[in-house]
This record gives sequence, structure tokens and C-alpha cells, in this order.
Amino acid sequence: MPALTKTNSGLQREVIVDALDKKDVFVQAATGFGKSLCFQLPAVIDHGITIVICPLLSLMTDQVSALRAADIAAGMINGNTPYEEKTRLLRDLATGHPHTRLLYVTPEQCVSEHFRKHLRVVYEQKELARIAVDEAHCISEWGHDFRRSFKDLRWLRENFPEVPIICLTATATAQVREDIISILGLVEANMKVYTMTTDRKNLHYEVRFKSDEESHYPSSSPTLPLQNLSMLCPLLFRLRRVPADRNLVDFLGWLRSVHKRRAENVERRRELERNGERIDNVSGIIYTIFRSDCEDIAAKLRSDGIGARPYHAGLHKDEKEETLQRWVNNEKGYDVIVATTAFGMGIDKEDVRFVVHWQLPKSFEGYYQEAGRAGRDGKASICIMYYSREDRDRAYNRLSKDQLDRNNFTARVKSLQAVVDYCENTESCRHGLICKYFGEEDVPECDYACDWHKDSKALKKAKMNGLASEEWVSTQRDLGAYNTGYDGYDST
Ligand SMILES: Nc1ncnc2c1ncn2[C@@H]1O[C@H](COP(=O)(O)OP(=O)(O)OP(=O)(O)O)[C@@H](O)[C@H]1O
Repeated sequence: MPALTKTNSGLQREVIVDALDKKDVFVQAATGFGKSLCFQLPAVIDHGITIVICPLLSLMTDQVSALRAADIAAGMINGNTPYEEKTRLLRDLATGHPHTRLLYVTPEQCVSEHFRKHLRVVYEQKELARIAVDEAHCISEWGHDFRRSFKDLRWLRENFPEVPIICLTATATAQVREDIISILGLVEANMKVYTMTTDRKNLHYEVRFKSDEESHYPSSSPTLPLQNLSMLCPLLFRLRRVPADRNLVDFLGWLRSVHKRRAENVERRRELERNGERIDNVSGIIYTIFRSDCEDIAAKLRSDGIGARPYHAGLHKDEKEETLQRWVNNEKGYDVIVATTAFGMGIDKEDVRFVVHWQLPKSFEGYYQEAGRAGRDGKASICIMYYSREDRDRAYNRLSKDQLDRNNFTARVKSLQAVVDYCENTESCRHGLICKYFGEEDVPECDYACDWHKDSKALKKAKMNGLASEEWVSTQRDLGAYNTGYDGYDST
């Protein structure tokens, strides 16, 4: 179990005491803060059952397994639950005095009349202890992962008025927070709101700049006027897909330098040997948009001797489970996961040393969540984002094709714009930019843990040399060069 800082565990204790005091509680805290314990511990202490509403199957599966391993009666009902297990859990509820202490359900399940009927029985017997809403930002249309059935959760407050509700999220802007509180009907007089810093001091944030064109030329080549050439022959260039090779060369160079540092530091090497750890077991995640890229990048890394595996929604369940398990166990050949967003919230491996975004993520919150998989043991870890203006335009194009509610569309455009601004910014600390996005007024201290603090001049230079000019991108955009690539990406 990773060591939490004293500040974290102190605040955790406050939240738990308020929950036990039957208050409605809203918790916004950084990734890796330990939000789950805030409802799990009260559930074990209190009499009755806690219903946990959770939008992510992988998250509930992990939590239920961990609770069961600790001998706590936990269960889950979702689209994948076998019929016998679902019947067993519903029968348990139907007794009115359930043996189950924590029951995880999807929001979709929670709106079904059949399930509600069972909840009423438990409530009438005064055995419904608490309702926990995890990843609560999904309630709000202004949230990045809005789920329609979350909106109906108001029913819980209307029908079980005195049952306390605790909701938790790592990523809520002020608007999302207000929405959650109002939709769930939390009672101001009996409510505690915790908004803690989103800052993760042990994460080093860095943006690396790229453009489509450079990927064809080694940096030492004279700048052949490829941009001019394509102006003359635009159709040729419209068909071109961005090769990932430039990222690959850069990333491989970086990873090898990390391996080398581990090998050359005698003390560190001895320590690794003593613990039976491999020099090249630097655990990490690469996030990419397309399923095909997951396969492709993982294969290329493997051919370069890196233990990399793909993970995306198109893979068979067994294959995904095996990959995850072997990666968690730090097995040889499973050091790096190349994933779509299918591998996101809820991944809780403590020694992830790097998270790389191969392209621009689709929202600021998504970026923060995914980067937040790194360094959950509190040790220094790095989050690298590869950014190009061409990818930016592709991201806007994909977004415009998504079927979204009006408010959600506006929110998503704003959020994507925030990621773009973050990448283009060479004037501020990255930690400060993240905190500002989530509405924090105080700029956190940054101990050279971002590219700007490390060397702001080098950052500006890298941007100038790395990005395509706005003029060039705008010409290509008008020619439709960034309109491709809507298939094969995982939307959740
Ligand atoms: N008081 C504690 N002492 C030690 N470890 C803890 C404590 N509370 C939680 N943890 C551990 O910290 C890790 C992170 O907890 P958890 O998954 O609940 O974080 P989270 O806040 O939900 O993060 P995220 O939003 O990124 O999913 C888990 O491995 C958990 O077991």
C-alpha cells in the first residue's frame, strides 16, 4: 500500500468522521489521494449497506476484489455480472437486512425499477446506511465524462431523504461542483464540501513539441521546403497520416537514458539487485487515441527490446485482464502499456514511473486523470505530452463529430481548448496551470518539477523549432488535411 502524506491521511480522517456523522459530503481531491477509503471505511464501521454508484466497470471490479481479499462482504451489479451472482445479491437485498456491506452498481442499474424496488425494502428496514457516488463529475453535463443516467440519481434523495450521500471526484470545476450538489439534492445545512488541491508535487510535467513534417526528416537535414512543396501539391498531402516515428525515436532515446542511469548508478543497481528488480523494469503507460496505434507502437517498442503491450477496448476481455495483471506484477515483457483511454480512471499501480501522451488528449480533465496514474507511491515520476498543432486540429475535428448534448459539447470544446493552451504556454509553471484550471487561487510551489521551471528558455526554443507555423496549419486545415481518423478510437 502506498504511503500517503500526513496531510492526506489527516484530511481523509476528517472526511470519514463527517461521513460517519451522517453528513452529506462532497470530496474533490487529487488523483491518488485515497478517496475510496472515505466511503469504504464508514461502510465497514456503520450498520447497514452502502450503495456505491460507479460508472467504470474496471474500477468497481478492482475495488470489489480488494475488499473481498480483505474479507469484506462486497459485490457488484453491472452489465457483466453473471445471472447467478446478480440473483444472489438481489435476494440479499430483498431480505431487508443484507449481509453485503458495499454494493457497487452502475448508474444505469440504479435507475432500473427492479433494482429500486429492492432498495426500498432495505430502506424501509433502516438498513440503507449511505450512498456513495464515485467519479461524481459524470453527473454534470459540464463534466468531461457526462453519463446521462447519472442525472436520474436525484431519485435517491427524493425517495430516501435521510440517507447521507457522499460524492467524490478528482476533476470538478466550480460549475461541475455546483451541478453535482444541485442534481443530487445535497442539503446545504447538513453538508461538508472538501475541495483539496489537485496538485501532485511528485509529478514532473513536460510538453514535447512536434509537427507532421519533421517526422520525415532527421533534425540534422537541411530544412527542405516540404511545406512549400505541399502547397504546390496539396492533394498528395491530404492523404498522409501522421507517422508516429518521431515520437518513437524521441521516446526510445529518453527511456534508454533512464535505463542507462539506473545501470550506471552503482548504489541504485545494487539496490535493484537486492530487491530482485530488473534494470529495465521502468513501469509506464503510453496513451494514444487509436486502437491501431496501440498495437503498432507496442510492436515497434517490442522490436526495440522494450517490454510493451497494447490495451484497448477492442481486445478480448481475457487478454486485457492478463495484460493488466502481468503489468501490475512487473513481469518481464510487460513494462509499458500502450493504451487508449479504455485504460484510465481507477488504475492504481503504485510504481508507475511515467505516463506519456502520444497525442493531445481530448479533455483537460482526461489529461489530469491519465497523468495521475503516475507516481501513486509518492516518488518522482514524469508525465510527457507530445503536442502538435496538426493533432490539435484533428482533435477538434473528432470532437465536432461526437454526438453530444449541447452543454456537454460546449464544455468539451472549452476543456480541449484548455489542453491546447496548456501545451502552447511557455510562460508559466505547469503545476500552476493545472491548479488554475480547477479553480485554485494559490499557485503551488514547484521544485523544478516542470519543463518551464527547469529551463524556460529551452522550452521556448523547443516550441519555436518543434511546431508547425499557424499559417501552414491553417492552409492545410482549409484543404481538409486533418479531417481523417474518426474510427478506431475508444470514446470512453
Ligand atoms: N490512509 C491510507 N494509508 C495508506 N494508503 C492508503 C490510504 N488511503 C488510501 N490508500 C491507498 O492509496 C491508493 C490510492 O487510493 P484511491 O484509489 O482511493 O485514490 P483516489 O483518490 O480514488 O485516486 P484516483 O482519483 O486517481 O482514482 C490506493 O492504493 C489505496 O489503497
